[in-house]
Amino acid sequence: MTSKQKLPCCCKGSGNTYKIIMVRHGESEWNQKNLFCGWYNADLSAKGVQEAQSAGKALKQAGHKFDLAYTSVLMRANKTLDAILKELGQQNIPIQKTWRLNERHYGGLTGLNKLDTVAKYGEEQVAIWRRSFNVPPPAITPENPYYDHIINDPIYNDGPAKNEFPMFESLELTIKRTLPFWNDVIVPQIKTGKFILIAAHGNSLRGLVKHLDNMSNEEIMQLNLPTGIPFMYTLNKSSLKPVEGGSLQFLGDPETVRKAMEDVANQIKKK
Ligand SMILES: O=C(O)[C@@H](COP(=O)(O)O)OP(=O)(O)O
Repeated sequence: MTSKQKLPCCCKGSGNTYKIIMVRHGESEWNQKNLFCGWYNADLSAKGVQEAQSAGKALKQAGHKFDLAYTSVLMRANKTLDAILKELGQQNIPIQKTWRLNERHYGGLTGLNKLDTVAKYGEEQVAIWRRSFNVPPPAITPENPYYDHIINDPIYNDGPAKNEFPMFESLELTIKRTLPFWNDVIVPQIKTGKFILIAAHGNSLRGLVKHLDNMSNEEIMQLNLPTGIPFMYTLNKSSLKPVEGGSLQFLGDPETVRKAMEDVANQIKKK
């Protein structure tokens, strides 16, 4: 996205609506290498840093001023949020980090190249692992080179507890730990009129989108979120559900967004 593109106008919401903006982090080093990442704490790639800065510039151009931000405990989302707030000159707003907004845990696929995985298990199986609602990937085992690193990472010192630490997650399981945070923490803040930015991940955000838009288990399979392109929801104040036209309003040129979504879907297709 360039700072010249037309963006929806700024406002926290008005009258009968609230607004909230979400963004998937900029491209990570593991996205760039086409590796399943999940709970591994990969850094942003140089392109990802640029995407985050561009997102910040676009939000600034649209005049958005946030009161509060939420992010996961993973640095790709944290650094994206920091870059956006820096562009906005809003580094002083409160930020809450939670493992509940983490990417889904990719289990035994963590660290595998997506195309190598297709070569081994077939495209249909990999598509099911990536996008089905309730079929989880295989569990991560101690033989996985990233097992120890993930389970002992100090970013998880504040949770989840060792006895509930996931070894894999489907989208359904991801939603089961993300939605309570949305309902119990984020929604009460939205209701006080705070304008919120969430910087998170492809699948933790797909879970929120599924909930907000009442998408079926089949419909959500088709949604691929691009890196570093913010999107806004305009919510009805009483239902906290999107008003007509208020879903998934990307702050970017529609053709660029369409192409970026297609590229995510095509990560398991041979070039
Ligand atoms: O874990 C990962 O590899 C990607 C998503 O991969 P797909 O589900 O799109 O394969 O998560 P993110 O880059 O948003 O943190």
